[in-house]
Amino acid sequence: MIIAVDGPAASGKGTIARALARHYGLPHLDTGLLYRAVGVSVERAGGDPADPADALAGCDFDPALLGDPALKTESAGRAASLVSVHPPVRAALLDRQRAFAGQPGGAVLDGRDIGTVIAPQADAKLFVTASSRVRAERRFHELERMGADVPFEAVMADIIARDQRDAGRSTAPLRQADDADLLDTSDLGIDAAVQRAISLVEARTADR
Ligand SMILES: Nc1ncnc2c1ncn2[C@@H]1O[C@H](COP(=O)(O)OP(=O)(O)OP(=O)(O)O)[C@@H](O)[C@H]1O
Ligand SMILES: Nc1ccn([C@@H]2O[C@H](COP(=O)(O)O)[C@@H](O)[C@H]2O)c(=O)n1
Repeated sequence: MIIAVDGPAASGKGTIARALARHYGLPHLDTGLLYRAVGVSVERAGGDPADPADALAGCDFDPALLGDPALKTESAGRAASLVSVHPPVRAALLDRQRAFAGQPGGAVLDGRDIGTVIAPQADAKLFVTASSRVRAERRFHELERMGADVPFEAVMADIIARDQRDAGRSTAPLRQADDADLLDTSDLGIDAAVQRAISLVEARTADR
């Protein structure tokens, strides 16, 4: 079974994808980490994530980078969203994601274009969202827990800028697939959101 989980930044899609993977005993891939690794690798090489050639060179990153805590920072997220607009970067990361989705038994992948581009054949697709204020609050508290001192207004501005860039790009923009179920977590705690996600997957896969 392939489960595609898409949605905007800090909507809770990673939390839900990990919980679904545990529930169904499937491997999970956070595809945002791949774009974050490209962005960080460009910046560490002194390049500009907005430059197409620099961004493409960053796709040749050391796989060990995927475990680097630096990928979790807001600046890595921003660099990821800058490199991700370049079609050659998306093409360079495509096979790896499709191979993960296509492994025997299936997988859970979360990102922005899983249900639309990476695995349009997925058995269940969730589009996880929440209001921009709720998402900014979640990200703000997450950063606080990590010890980062970032003003709430800056976090909110970053969420809005990321939404606009991710939804506005011409290749594989963030959007709900036509056959995806919408899951708005604005008023749901983690446990309730996960339960709702499992119910939606069950409803989609009941007759398979
Ligand atoms: N339903 C929820 N209620 C409250 N907090 C939540 C909920 N879902 C997730 N969170 C918290 O919000 C933060 C962001 O969640 P998560 O990392 O799952 O989002 P995401 O959409 O994968 O983010 P990104 O793709 O931008 O990395 C985390 O601190 C997580 O624990
Ligand atoms: N399938 C994807 C996943 C991510 N991106 C881009 O990477 C940025 C960081 O993603 P997070 O999920 O870790 O927040 C994101 O803002 C996107 O620009 C993508 O394009 N496609």
